[in-house]
Amino acid sequence: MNVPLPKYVERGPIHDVAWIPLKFFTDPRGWLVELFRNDLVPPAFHPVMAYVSMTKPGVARGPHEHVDQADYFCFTGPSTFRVCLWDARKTSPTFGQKEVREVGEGEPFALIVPSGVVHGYKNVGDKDGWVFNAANRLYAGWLKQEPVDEIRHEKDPNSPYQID
Ligand SMILES: Cc1cn([C@H]2C[C@H](O)[C@@H](COP(=O)(O)OP(=O)(O)O[C@H]3O[C@H](C)C(=O)[C@H](O)[C@H]3O)O2)c(=O)[nH]c1=O
Repeated sequence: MNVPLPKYVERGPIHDVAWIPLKFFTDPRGWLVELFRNDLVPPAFHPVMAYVSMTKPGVARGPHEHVDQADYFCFTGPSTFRVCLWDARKTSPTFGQKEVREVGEGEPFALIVPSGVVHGYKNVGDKDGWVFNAANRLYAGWLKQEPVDEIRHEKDPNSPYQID
């Protein structure tokens, strides 16, 4: 990454993957958590769109990879997600490495996933789980008129990328 990041931002094992701890500010009214800040995320990963998805308990999404897009996931709960990452970039210093981490409720983190890093997650909790994503490319391009930048490994039964 081309900007210095604070020490509390946790880097990979996978090159250019970053985990940003999210802090909940709780008071009698409830809580507030910052999801994204320009000063914490290198400009190449600044988002152009955002969405939130709900995944049922025991269900996985992915593994996918993007050719050009980077994802900026936030796991804030509800529920806990097991996140699996594989470095599929042949020119990367960490090509072939895998990382698995459980985040979400009780362990809230944002996660930068660069293009070429295969990623997927499973709701390993017992309730409907939410994941926020702020990607640095528009899904299906401007006004959804372009092909989706996504290689969907979950459709390949012989894929080396399996979410356990
Ligand atoms: C991502 C996206 C999807 N959609 C529509 C397309 C489908 O009709 C529906 C579900 O999308 P999809 O099947 O692509 O979602 P997943 O395969 O579960 O992918 C999700 O989980 C994996 C792990 C990820 O990395 C994706 O970013 C994340 O969205 O929402 C949109 O309209 N806009 C969007 O930005």
